[in-house]
Amino acid sequence: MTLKIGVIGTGAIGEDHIRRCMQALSGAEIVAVTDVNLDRAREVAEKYAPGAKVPDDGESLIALPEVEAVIVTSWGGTHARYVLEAIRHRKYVFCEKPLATTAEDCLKIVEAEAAYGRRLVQVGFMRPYDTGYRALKSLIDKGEIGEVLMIHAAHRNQRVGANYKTDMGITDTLIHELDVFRWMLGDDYVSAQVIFPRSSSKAMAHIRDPQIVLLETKKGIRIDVEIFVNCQYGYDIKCAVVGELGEASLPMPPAVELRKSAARSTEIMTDWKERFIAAYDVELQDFINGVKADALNGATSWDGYCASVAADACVRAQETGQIEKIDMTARPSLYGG
Ligand SMILES: NC(=O)C1=CN([C@@H]2O[C@H](COP(=O)(O)OP(=O)(O)OC[C@H]3O[C@@H](n4cnc5c(N)ncnc54)[C@H](O)[C@@H]3O)[C@@H](O)[C@H]2O)C=CC1
Ligand SMILES: O=C1[C@@H](O)[C@H](O)[C@@H](O)[C@H](O)[C@H]1O
Repeated sequence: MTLKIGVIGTGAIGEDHIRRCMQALSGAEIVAVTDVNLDRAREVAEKYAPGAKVPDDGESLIALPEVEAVIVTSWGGTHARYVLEAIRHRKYVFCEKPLATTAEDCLKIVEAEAAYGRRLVQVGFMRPYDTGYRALKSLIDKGEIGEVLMIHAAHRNQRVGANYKTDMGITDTLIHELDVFRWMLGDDYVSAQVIFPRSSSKAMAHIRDPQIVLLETKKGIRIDVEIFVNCQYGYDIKCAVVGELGEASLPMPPAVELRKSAARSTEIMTDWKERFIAAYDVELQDFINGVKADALNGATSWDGYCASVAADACVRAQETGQIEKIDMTARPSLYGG
């Protein structure tokens, strides 16, 4: 059986996921796409899914009887309403990160799904599908570096667009680390603080960039993450985990080492689409397989909620400059509570 999918939001990652479903993965086809910019939706449909319908809005797409599952790749602030609508229609939904831009909205999704009693939602946190992070977690789980004490991480984008705001450094960018470290450590956060170094003159005047986020977990692990979204030189994701017996670092993507003109160099990617291309493929294939088996595997609504609770605290910490507490509600039984 071929899973019939509708996609809401045909921007950068929406287009890429449509291409992925139609050309790289198996067992699914895109039967409908939409975007607030309908011309853009038609253009992307023509390119990758010529037979797809282009309804006027996301709600109409979700209601189409032929749409069996939904992919939400619109702007973060619009995710919650589409995910809730998909749950209302009892349709599986893959929602790109963040699940919602506030913990309050994530909780509405958790409650709606828990009330239904079965998983319908997978959140697009792809790093747990990345071979580098998987290798790092496996090594930690085997006890190779002993108990984890600290993580030093960096999330650098070459540059961001004019619509990017300082809080998006948290809700849009750091949210990946907030999820992947919970998964890697099997731990939750208890507090957050944000420190702003001198701002880069290469960043637009309306944003503060870089920023350093300091997190503490229940086990007492301390994590520092540098968010620097106008670093100029490339897309660079770094993560060093320090334990009682040693340090383990996220491997860099393979790159040819070039020796030329009395210098040795390896290329650094510039585009997130390329850096995690294999992880996106495996993640979305897992969603397709999970829907068909009636058993989703990837990040849950609860994971989306936990990342957002921590993100909310970080956004508060950006404003107050203080250490902000991170408190979560009780975990519903659907998510192992
Ligand atoms: N997992 C990952 O690594 C990545 C995830 N993302 C996430 O994917 C989402 C989209 O990001 P991009 O594709 O980079 O943004 P984008 O701006 O390129 O595309 C978003 C599209 O959604 C459309 N849109 C906005 N509101 C809408 C609405 N209410 N209904 C229908 N369409 C609407 C816009 O017109 C635009 O075409 C964001 O939540 C972002 O955080 C983005 C990049 C990478
Ligand atoms: O998810 C992503 C973007 O939305 C976000 O804006 C970037 O900072 C991240 O590196 C990328 O992975």
